[in-house]
Amino acid sequence: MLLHVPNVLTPEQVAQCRAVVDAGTWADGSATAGHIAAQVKRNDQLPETSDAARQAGEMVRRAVLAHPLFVAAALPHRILPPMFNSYGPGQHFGNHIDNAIRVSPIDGVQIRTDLSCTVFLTDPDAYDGGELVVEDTYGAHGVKLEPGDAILYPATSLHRVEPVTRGARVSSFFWIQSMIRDGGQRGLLFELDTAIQRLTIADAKNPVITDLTGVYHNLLRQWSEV
Ligand SMILES: O=C(O)CCC(=O)C(=O)O
Ligand SMILES: [Fe+2]
Repeated sequence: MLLHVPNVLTPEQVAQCRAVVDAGTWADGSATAGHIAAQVKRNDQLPETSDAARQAGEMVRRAVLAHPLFVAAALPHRILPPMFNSYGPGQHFGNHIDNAIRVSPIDGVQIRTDLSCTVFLTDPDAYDGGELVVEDTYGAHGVKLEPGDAILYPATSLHRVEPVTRGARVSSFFWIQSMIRDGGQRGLLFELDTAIQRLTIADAKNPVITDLTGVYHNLLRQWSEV
């Protein structure tokens, strides 16, 4: 599932994040790619253990974990510390699939990458190109969002960042290990959760809400790994 998560960061938080990352020391992004992806990766990144990445990454981590839509869709178990990339004119990241297992630079814990997330930190008018293109069975989807908005997509997907031809695209990106490994099961839980939320808004006293919420939790109990 490809999900647009709006307003992960407020405009003030985007400005704060940008102030921190723009003042950081950027490095060649190919250092953190697997050797296949490194051949098609041309960007800059903040080193993941730099003060700037840690400070801004913590803001992003807190914001996504406080966002009900993100939590409902991702059902996060572990999150890798958010990283930051920048694509200027001529830079791009060709087609690739992200590594399945990554090691947290904070505590060395191995994290299975079930979901990938990009939080956009640049006004779309400030750059040309730079779409994140995610392929699924319905075709290729180009994504370019307002600053503060995020896209959540299965880490199993083939994806790329199109070349930037003007300006610079700065974003945060990170991976999530979900409590629900299987994307189909995770999608069903998200649909059930969304339906329960809609019923609650339409008819808060409906006793069926209790039954459906019970079914949700019992499925979560059966399928989750924590
Ligand atoms: O910048 C993005 O939107 C995605 C970056 C990416 O695909 C990666 O770093 O693996
Ligand atoms: Fe990627």
